[in-house]
Parts: sequence; C-alpha cells; structure tokens
Amino acid sequence: MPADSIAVPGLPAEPVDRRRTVGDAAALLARAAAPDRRHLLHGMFWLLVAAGLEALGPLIGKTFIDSYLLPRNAQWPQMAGLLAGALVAGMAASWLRYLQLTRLAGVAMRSVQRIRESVYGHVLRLPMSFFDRAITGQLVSRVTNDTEAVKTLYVQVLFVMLDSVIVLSGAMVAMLWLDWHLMLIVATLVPAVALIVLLYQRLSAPAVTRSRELRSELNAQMAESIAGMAVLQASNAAERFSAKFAAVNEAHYQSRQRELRANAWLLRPVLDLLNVILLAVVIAVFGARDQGAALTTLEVGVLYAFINYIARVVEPLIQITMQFSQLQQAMVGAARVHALLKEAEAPKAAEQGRVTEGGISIDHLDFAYQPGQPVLHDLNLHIEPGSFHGIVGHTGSGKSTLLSLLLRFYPAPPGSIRVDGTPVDAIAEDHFRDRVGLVPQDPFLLAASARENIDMGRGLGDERIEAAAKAAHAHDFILALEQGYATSLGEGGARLSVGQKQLLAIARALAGDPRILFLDEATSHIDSETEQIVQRALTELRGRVTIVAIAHRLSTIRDADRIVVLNHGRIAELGTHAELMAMPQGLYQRLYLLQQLEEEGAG
Ligand SMILES: Nc1ncnc2c1ncn2[C@@H]1O[C@H](COP(=O)(O)OP(=O)(O)OP(=O)(O)O)[C@@H](O)[C@H]1O
Repeated sequence: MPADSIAVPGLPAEPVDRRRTVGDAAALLARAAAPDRRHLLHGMFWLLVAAGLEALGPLIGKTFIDSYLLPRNAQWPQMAGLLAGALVAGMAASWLRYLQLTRLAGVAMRSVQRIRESVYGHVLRLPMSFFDRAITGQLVSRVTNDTEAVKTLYVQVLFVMLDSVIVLSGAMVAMLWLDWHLMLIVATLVPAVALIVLLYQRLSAPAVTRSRELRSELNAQMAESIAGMAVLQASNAAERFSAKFAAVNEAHYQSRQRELRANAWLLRPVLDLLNVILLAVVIAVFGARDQGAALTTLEVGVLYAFINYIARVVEPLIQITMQFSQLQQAMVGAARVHALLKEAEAPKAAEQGRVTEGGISIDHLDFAYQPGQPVLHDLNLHIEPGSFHGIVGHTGSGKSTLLSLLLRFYPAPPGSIRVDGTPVDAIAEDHFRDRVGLVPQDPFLLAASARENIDMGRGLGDERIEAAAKAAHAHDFILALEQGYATSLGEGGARLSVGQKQLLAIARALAGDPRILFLDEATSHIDSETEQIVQRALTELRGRVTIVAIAHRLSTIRDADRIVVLNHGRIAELGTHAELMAMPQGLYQRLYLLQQLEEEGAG
C-alpha cells in the first residue's frame, strides 16, 4: 500500500488529494453541525464582540498615554474613567469568550455524537459485498479512532483557530486605524505564516496519513488475533504474529517521528523568530522615520499600542500553527469517515411486496461476483410453500452463493428470483427480514441473555420467545440455566455447547414468525444427538414454513421433499433421497456413500 493513501477498508488505496481531504472534512463537519447552525452563528457573533472589546485595551492605553501621561495632564476623573473602561471591556470580553466557547464545545460534542451514530448506522446498512472487502479492525478504527479525531477537529482545533482568527482580526483592524503603514508591516506575518503552514503540510501530510493507516492496521491485527486466538495458539504462531505486530508498530513509530520532526522545527521556533524580527522592524521604522529625532508624544502612544497588538497577532498565529498537526490528523480522520459514509448503502426496496405463503421460484438465474467469473449458471427451481428442500454439492459448487441471493445479501438479476410471485427485490425490507429466517453455520451469539439473543432487539413478547424456543427444542436447556431466559450467555455464547448455540439460533430465526427458513450448514458442527433434535424441529415445521437447508451432513436433509445437487454452479440432480440414490453413477449417491464410509471409519 502506498504511503499516502486514504483507504476505504479493504479497498485499493486511493491517492491522497489534499484539496479533496479538506473539502471532505469540511463537508462532514458542516453536515454534522447543521442542526446547531443557530448556536454556531450566535457563538461566532458573540466571539466577534468579545474580540472587539479585547482590542479596545491597547487603544485605551494609547489614549491614556497620549492625552494624560505624556502631557502631564492629570485629570483624575477622566483617567479613572478610562482605566475602569479598560477593566470592564477586558472582563466582559473574557466572560463572553468563556460563554461562547462553552456553547461551541456543546455544538462540537453533539456533532461528533451525530457523526458516530450515523457512521455506525451506515455500516449496518452497507451491502454484504462491502464486508467481503472490509477488514473488521480497520472498520472499527474508523468508527472509534477516526470519529474521535473529528472530535478533536471541532473541540480543539476549530475553536482555538476560530478564536485566534477573531482576536487576530480585531488587532489588525485596530492597527489599521492607528497607522496603516505599520499595520502593513505587521501584516506580512500572515503570508509568512501561511507559507510555513503550507510547507509543514507538504512535509507532514503523508506521514500523518501513513500513521493513521498504520494505527488501523494495528487495530485490525489485534482484532483478528483475538478472534482467532485458538488457531493462533494451536499453530504456535504467537511469536510470528508478535514480530509482525512489532514491525507495523515500528513503522507507526517512525511515521509519528517524521510528523513530530516537522512539528518541532517548523512551528513554534520559526514563529518565535518571526516575532522578534517583526518587533525589531517596527521599532527600527519608528527610529528611522525622523532620522533619530526624539519620538513625538503621539508616536509614543502608537508605539505602545503597536507593541501590544503585535503580541496579539503573534500569539493567535502561534496558536493556529500549533494546532496544525492536530488539524492535519483530524482532517485525515474526517476524510476517512467521509469516505466510509459515501459507500453506497444496500438498496432498500421501495415497493411494498409481501411474503404470503413462502413459495420461491428461480428462473434462469446467472450470477458472478466478478464480471467474467460466473458462479451460478442458468439455475431453474421451483420451491413449493411449506416444502423442505436440501441443497448439497461439492465445496465451491455455489450453495452459499445461492443462499446469499435468496437472502438478498447480493442483488440477483431482475426477475430471476420470485417469492410468492413477487420479484424478491420488490419486497419491503422489514417485512422480508421478518418473514425470512436464517440459521447460519456460525450461530453468532451476543454477550447477552438467552432472551435477548432470541429477541435480537425486535421487542418480541415473552410468549413468542418461549414458543420459538420450544419449536427449536431449546426451551428445556434454557430453563435449566440458573436464571432461565435471563441468564447471560457470555461472549459468543461461551456458556453453551455448540449444539445448544445452534438450537438457540434456530429459536431466534423462528421467533420472527418466518414463512421461509434458510439453514446454512447449521448441523455441520453438532453431534448426532443434537442433529436429531434439529431434524425433529424441522419436521415439525414442515407444511407451515418453507425450509431450504444447505447441508454438508446429508443425514440432515435425507427426509427433504427434494434435494438439489449443485455442481459447478449448475443443478446436476434433483429429487428425493430415494430417487437420487437410485440414479446410476449419480453425484448424490457418490457423496452419500463417501460420507457413510467416512462415518464408519470415524466410528
Ligand atoms: N464473496 C465472494 N466474492 C468472490 N467470490 C466468491 C465469494 N464467495 C464465494 N465466491 C466464489 O464463488 C464460488 C462458489 O462459492 P460458494 O461459497 O457459493 O460455494 P459453496 O458451495 O457454498 O462452498 P462451501 O461448501 O465450501 O461453503 C467459489 O468459487 C468461491 O470462490
């Protein structure tokens, strides 16, 4: 992967376009802050007022010097008035700034909250094809680290910058009013700083982007290793993985070092130097104006005000540049979040099609993940409502692909799959998910109670949950847990046996009251006894629910109404167990006999 890229997880890296990064980050911020626009505008207005009040200080000082101090004009009431005015203006400015910065911090927090929620919601609505490419750890990194970087963008960077720009502008306006020649000299600081920042960006941007990528990679490796801990330890790979982790970590360190080096010499030191040069120039100009003659009364006041204002220009500039390294990181983070949000969501069926009986018809279905590499060829199949169909075939024959298309995880060619006569993509999403259940090979249990694992946030009543558990033959073992349905199952359902997890997953699928139930190798990892329980559950559902089961273990689908044998993406055989066994040299027959031999060998 090239060093300078903003990669969508798992996608080829895109080259960084700095202008696009800034544009993307700005678009994201503006969108997230839009509901708080009124607060933002009010906040900025009052900050401007505060800057105006602050800029009054040196002006009052100048008047004090010019009108009273130098002419030895001791008019106490006026002098006291000026001092009180300076004090009140300063206090009011501080108070206003405090109030507005708190208000803007609130806007920032709410915006980041919105961004995080929308990123998470968006990820949940992405098509399954996205997750073929995505790497979990990297994705998590986007939802957590990168949105955190956006928070920095708001909370620290933008406000410090906004505040600094306003203070700086106030000082510039005051100087313009006092002596525009001198103000022009001070104003040369601004392009000088812009130049420094530009140079800094050039030097550090690739390092910042690289650092974020590497951090994502670290997260990804950590997540992957924890998920595959058993395999990792069993293959004695701990040391090799540690070494790989250390290499990425070292690259991350080097990249951060490059960033920090650019920070260290470009930002504060250069600006401090500029400050000194500028003060010298302004004083020299004063000195040169009258060829060394003593300063007039008027000039002393102006000089006092200018020296004050220069500090007020330099300090915000230092603040702004100091924020640039953070800004750089945050921009990249924001652009990465933006890129993720731009990923197209899975299309939602606008139509209101319904699943009624649960009949499926497949007509001339062709499918390829990648153009030119077809996986399914001209599939034709009619599945009666309430029937039980088994799908078998060699590995890679296209069983899971067919199931993914039936489940709408990938779009099938228009009209090639119909449910109860309605094209599958024209059935309303919520209704479809309610009426079509899935029992995957890996049951995927949440670290939650048995009840919550069946409910999956659908808000189902106890009665329905228990009925589903009974139908799945899970009720008894759930009741035997110490707190019954309220028992927490631990991460990934660690407290249950593999078979129990699978029964729970069946209960979950049945709780939605499906008309169609898909099982994807649901019996591969369970013992024969549990398999028999699953078979019993399926038998009881027959006639009420259409069942389509991919089975590696052929005994699971022995009693199916029909068995579909896939071979290289084509239907090679179709019939009942008895019919297929009777086919001379049949594929199913061979698979079945082979499995029996294996089982006998194992037994
Ligand atoms: N997400 C994907 N992207 C690209 N190609 C894929 C994807 N999933 C599967 N394939 C390819 O499609 C073909 C069929 O795979 P599929 O998973 O449907 O087979 P299967 O019969 O379910 O195999 P198994 O019994 O091993 O699960 C294979 O050649 C596989 O490499």
